[in-house]
This record gives sequence, C-alpha cells and structure tokens, in this order.
Amino acid sequence: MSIPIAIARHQGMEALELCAPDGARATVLLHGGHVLSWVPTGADEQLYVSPKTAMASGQAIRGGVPVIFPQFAARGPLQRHGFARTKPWQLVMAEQGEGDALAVLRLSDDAATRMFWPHAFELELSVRVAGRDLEIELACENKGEEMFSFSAALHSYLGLGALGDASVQGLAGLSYWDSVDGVERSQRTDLLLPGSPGAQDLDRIYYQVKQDLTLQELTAAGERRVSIQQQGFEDAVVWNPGAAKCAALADMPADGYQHFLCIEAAQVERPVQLAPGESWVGRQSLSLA
Ligand SMILES: O=P(O)(O)OC[C@H]1O[C@@H](O)[C@H](O)[C@@H](O)[C@@H]1O
Repeated sequence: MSIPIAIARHQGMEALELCAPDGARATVLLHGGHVLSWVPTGADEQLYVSPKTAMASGQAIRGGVPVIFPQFAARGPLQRHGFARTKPWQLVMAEQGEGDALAVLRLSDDAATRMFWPHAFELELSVRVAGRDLEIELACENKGEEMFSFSAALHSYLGLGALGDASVQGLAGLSYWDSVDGVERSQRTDLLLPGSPGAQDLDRIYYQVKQDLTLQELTAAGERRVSIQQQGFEDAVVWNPGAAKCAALADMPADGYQHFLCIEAAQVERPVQLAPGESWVGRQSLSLA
C-alpha cells in the first residue's frame, strides 16, 4: 500500500519530505525541482548545502542537486546553467511505497521561458529514495512543432568532511575538457585527488562516461564510498572551486570548498536534439556502500 506525501514547508519553501519505510529520507523542493537533502538508511546527510545559500524564489540554491536545463554554464545566451533551477515546478505525485519513497515533479514552458528560449517542452523529474540509494531521473519531451536542442545536468554537491581526504575513482582513460584553462586533456591515473596539496580549482567535463565512478573519503569512522552511476547522460562534470574562486562566491563561506565535490551527470559536449514529440531521459544513481 502506498501513502501519499503532502507538500510541507522546509526553510520557508514548499517541499516534499520523502521518507521510505526503511528510514531513508530525501527533501525535494518545488523551487527548481531541487533535491536539498539525502539521508540514506543508518547514515548521515550526504549532500552539501552552503550555509550562505539564497533560499528564495527566482534564485539559485548553492548545494543539493540543482537541475541544469536547457543550457550548461555560460555555453549559450541564457542565464548561467539555464532557467530550470530557478523556476517553480509542479507536483505530479509523491508517495511512500512499500520499499521506497518517490516524488515526480514537472516543469513546462511558459511565457517567461519562451521569451528567452522559444520552445514548447515538458520536463519531468523523478526522485526515488530507498535504503542506501538515491535515484534522480530527468526526462524532457518536445511538445512543440519544431526540433530543439538542449544541454542538461544533475549538479550533485556531494558533502565532505575535508576535501583533502577525498578521491574519485573510475575516470582513467577518459578525455575531458578542462574548463579552468580551456584545453582538452586525457585522464591517465585512475585516482583523482581533488584536494591534493597545491591543488587549485577543478572544473572538468569528462566525455562519454560509461563506467561507474566512486567517491571515496577517509573519515574518522573509516572509509565512506558513494558510487555514482549515470544513464542517458554522456558526460560527467567534476567541479570544486578551490580557495580563491570560493572566496569570490557570495553564497558560500570562505572554507566552503573544503566540504563538497560536485560530481554531475551531464549532457554538455553533444547537446540533445529532440524532434517534435520525441523524449530523452537521463538518470544519476547514488549509492552509499
Ligand atoms: O555558480 P554556478 O552558476 O552555480 O556554477 C557553478 C559551477 O558549475 C559547474 O557545473 C561548472 O562546471 C562550473 O564552471 C561552475 O562554476
């Protein structure tokens, strides 16, 4: 039997507090279709949210999982990372099932989106939490009469005790665009150490990511491993602003960069082309070992 979940309030915003029967929890805001919190069964919070983030309509939230659509970063004429993360989404359904909790949200074009991006679209975001897993799925349908293309990402901010204790596994052999110095490179080592001594900001778009990635962190309690799988999305973005760029972010404390690494499922290098009536689906699945 499933139990409906009603819209609640979280830090003044409309939110869905998903809670699976096994205790796994996630908070999803209608603002931006934004996953703000993920607490697996028997574990602590896994996502970072900046204590200085804006929490207001029309503004981007620094942390959690922003939905990036239809433009990635400044790669186009729209506002950075597109408009989906700052729009109010509609609730389609939310319920606690027998073994999970699920929410489905929708965002469609309106007069404001058509002013900047003249296309009829429907986005659907599904967030499912159960046990040690969080699955986020983004679907886009072309509801208009002309072809359009878009980029998208699930911009997950994975929380960390200290950046220097973290590493990412699974990137060996991949080509990437280094957005810091604007060069294409290839990853030789399997282990990426984002906080190694002397490390600056890290901002990379890895292409054609088919393998699973693992975020590993050495903690006082031992080792934490979060596996990151993606489907539909071809690229993965790894981002940390480092000390200098973090200091320039008004919505982050000076040491904020120490406490997260973004590992984003993304479609950047080859934007999705959708003919009228066609759909695309991308998914990021996070699993705490
Ligand atoms: O500050 P924003 O718009 O949320 O973007 C944060 C970062 O998002 C990442 O996805 C980009 O690769 C970075 O270049 C960018 O700085």
